[in-house]
Amino acid sequence: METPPPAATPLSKMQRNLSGTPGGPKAREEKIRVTVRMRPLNRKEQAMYDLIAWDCLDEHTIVFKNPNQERPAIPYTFDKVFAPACSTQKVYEEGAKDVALSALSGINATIFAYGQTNSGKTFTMRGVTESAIKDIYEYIKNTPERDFILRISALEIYNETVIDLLKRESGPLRLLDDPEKGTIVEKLNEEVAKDGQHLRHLIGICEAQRQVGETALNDKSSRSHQIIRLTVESSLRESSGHVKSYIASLNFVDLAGSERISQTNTCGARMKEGSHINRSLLTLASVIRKLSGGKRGHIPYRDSKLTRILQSSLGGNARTAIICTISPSLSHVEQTRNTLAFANSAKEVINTARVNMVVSNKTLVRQLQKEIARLEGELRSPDLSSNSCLRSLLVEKELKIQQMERDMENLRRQRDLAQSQLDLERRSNKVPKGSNDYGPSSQVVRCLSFPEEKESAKGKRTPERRETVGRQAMLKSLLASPDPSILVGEIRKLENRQLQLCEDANRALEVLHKDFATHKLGDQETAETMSKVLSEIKDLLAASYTPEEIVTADKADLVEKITQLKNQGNTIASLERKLENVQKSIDKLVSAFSSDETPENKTRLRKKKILPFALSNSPHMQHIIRAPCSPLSSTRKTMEHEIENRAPENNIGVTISDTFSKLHKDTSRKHDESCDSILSREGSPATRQSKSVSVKKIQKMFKNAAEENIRSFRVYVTELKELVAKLHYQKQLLVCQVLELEANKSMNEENDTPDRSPLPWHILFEQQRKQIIMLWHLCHISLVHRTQFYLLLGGDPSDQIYMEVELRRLTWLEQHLAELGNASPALLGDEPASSVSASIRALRQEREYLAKKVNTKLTAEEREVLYAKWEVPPVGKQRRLQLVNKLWTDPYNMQHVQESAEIVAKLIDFRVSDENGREMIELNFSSPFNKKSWAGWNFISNLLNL
Ligand SMILES: Nc1ncnc2c1ncn2[C@@H]1O[C@H](COP(=O)(O)OP(=O)(O)OP(=O)(O)O)[C@@H](O)[C@H]1O
Repeated sequence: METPPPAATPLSKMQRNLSGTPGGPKAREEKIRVTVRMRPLNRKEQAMYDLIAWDCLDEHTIVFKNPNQERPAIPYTFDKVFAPACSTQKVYEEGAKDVALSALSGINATIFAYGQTNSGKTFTMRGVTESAIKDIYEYIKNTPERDFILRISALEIYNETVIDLLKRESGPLRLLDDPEKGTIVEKLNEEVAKDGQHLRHLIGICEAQRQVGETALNDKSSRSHQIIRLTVESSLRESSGHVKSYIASLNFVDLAGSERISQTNTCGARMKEGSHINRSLLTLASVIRKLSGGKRGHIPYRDSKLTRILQSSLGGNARTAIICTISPSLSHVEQTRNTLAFANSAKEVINTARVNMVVSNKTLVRQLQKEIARLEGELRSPDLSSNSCLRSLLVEKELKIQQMERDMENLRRQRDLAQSQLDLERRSNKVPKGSNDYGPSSQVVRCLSFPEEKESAKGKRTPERRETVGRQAMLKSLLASPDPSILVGEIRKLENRQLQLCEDANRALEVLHKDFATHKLGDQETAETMSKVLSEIKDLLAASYTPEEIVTADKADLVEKITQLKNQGNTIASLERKLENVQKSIDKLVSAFSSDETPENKTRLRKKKILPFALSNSPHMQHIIRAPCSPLSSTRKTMEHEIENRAPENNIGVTISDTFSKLHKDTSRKHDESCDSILSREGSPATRQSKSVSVKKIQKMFKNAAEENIRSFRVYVTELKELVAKLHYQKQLLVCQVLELEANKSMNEENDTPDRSPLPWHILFEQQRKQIIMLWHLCHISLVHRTQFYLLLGGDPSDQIYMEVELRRLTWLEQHLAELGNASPALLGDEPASSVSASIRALRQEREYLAKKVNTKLTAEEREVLYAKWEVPPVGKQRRLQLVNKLWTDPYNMQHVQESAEIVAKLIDFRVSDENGREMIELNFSSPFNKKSWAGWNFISNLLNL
């Protein structure tokens, strides 16, 4: 690419190339070019015998002529100083030409004139624009290998209103912020210039349209800031085989002049114009001052339309030249000093000019092909020093591939083993010939098997975790095994755990119930709910208790077992519903407590204060104080005893009881201490006043303790719910396995063909999707990820690979989290494993984030419909968060899932687009609305080495 002819003057004092993208445009830092032009004394000034107050010492320096000669004046230096005799052509050549012609090589450029009114800005800018147009067309003529398109637009800023100078009838125009282009003027008319003459004609129109008025200083004073913008687009002709196209804007800015009302003798409209002009010039000066100070704090670009529009030219990516025009006269010396001070600041401002290159797709492909060829060449090259990094990467990848091959081999061996076991079984059961040659369904094994890489972590296992790991190893071998009797045994164990869980829940509820009954907490309805739930759980316990052991696993047994399991699923679901009810009751209680500060309550409290003795002497006092402090006093011992005697294999039960007991202990300790101190104070001789205060404190403490109990129970109920969900999921997987084996068996009996036909895709898709949804829930996966995945993958055959990958990742992750300390936060004790807690935290943050979006993304009407549908109370705090907290919480309910996904999609502006959606799922695990990745899912991707 040829560059425009260089300017005759040297470039600004400081220039530095910045490295750009390889093969891409370079960025260059350079200071704004600042020149000063002094006009001759005009007729009026001459007539008044005004004196010339400034001396141009040389081409770069100007100094105030000091008539007193007491102190030498400080000279000002600039890129150029043009004395009154200098022609405008010289000013252009040496002050603006190279900046103007940058636009031809794709760099945005701005030339503007700054100075007091009547100092010669318009006079100078007209000449500069004319010369630049001449040069541009000259350049176009001398560059036949390129095609050029020139477009022109023009605006004025008059009294802070933007007007289109080519289409005045459009009225005031708005400024918009574009993330790529910066500030743009909405609906600004743009005309293509056919040639130089046409362009000059259009500029003539703009000038004629501009606001001009008469002041004492200037007959034709510009009352607005004018910006003429030429957009130059150029590309090499097809035949040349070159690749680049450029696009750049060249702005000619003629500012209105700063003025002193005393000197311009303005009033009325002129005065108003003057104040607008001065205000925007003040903002321009303050932007320049801040930029020149090198401080990158707040730059007040937005304080005026002028600075907003010129933002990219002031410390941005354009090349900029400022011509400061001054009057030589002594009567304007203060104004000239201001202009020179502005010029002094402006010369320190640094821009980072960039080439705006437009590359066509065809060109891009060609460039990429070249880049690939170059990289391939580097790889082949024996010179290790130049590409050692690439080589080591290659070696690393190769090692990974080898490891994966070994893993595959291992899996193949496992499959063969399973197959031979199945053969053995078939032979022993005398299965007819031609039966299924395969082991357990590949998709079930795939869902339930574990990657080999976990082997490496085995050495680090602690004795406490040995049992969990042992169980998982057992489960692993079990899943590879086709023997249904083992599966049934495993299911039996799950049932036992479920039973224990029910017992735990029952005990907790009893305690809660007692507390509520004893201290009359909550309303009648809550008390009824509690006793109802209690009796239902008792029924549940009785119903699920099946004493006899299943030892055989023949077909009849299996069918019966599966039916039983399905029923169990229902009971689990009903247990969940009941827990949900308990949760609701607790929520009600909490809200009742939090609204305790009602005026009525306050009055009640006041009344109580009047009768302190009656209350403190009450026989229930001790009980009232102690009860909230030790909610489990009646049942705690029994529970502890039971926990101690429980079989060690029941780790889930132990952990839950531990948590529960711990919760209780913490509460108990804290409040026992406070209560003791209060009681001792009660016993000491005290005034009526102090007793009244104590009672108030006791009441407050009682309330706090009760609230804490309720909170503890709420946590506990949540934990129970999670555990139930987890057990249910494990059971589902096992049921799946059993069903699969069963189906295989019956198929083998009926069918003599050796080939096993796979499940139709739509059925398999539904199954996999359900599993994925459950795993998302268990692993606390980001709601945005769930939504995108759910909405993007609708069951198309091409979705298969994404489903499999997701399922595999999540299965592995779930197991990994379980190994770390179980996926449920309830089971983690005081210090949850960082991965789990990070995921939960991230999910909570994500919900908070989404809640903030509710008001902006949904109309008031839509919100109200949703609040009603999702049972968010009409009055209450944080309704948005309440709504979002209900989304994606029920992995069993497909309608809930669908509706949750739709709401989240709306909140994040997500629309299903086939073009890049899948890549997003495949490659992007960070939240699209936040560049900071989610701790939870990001951690997951780290775990998976993605
Ligand atoms: N270098 C110069 N040589 C000769 N005449 C000049 C020169 N500069 C300006 N003038 C004359 O001075 C007068 C004022 O110039 P001009 O209108 O360009 O000032 P301005 O700074 O644009 O004023 P305003 O801010 O009020 O619009 C004009 O008559 C113009 O012809």
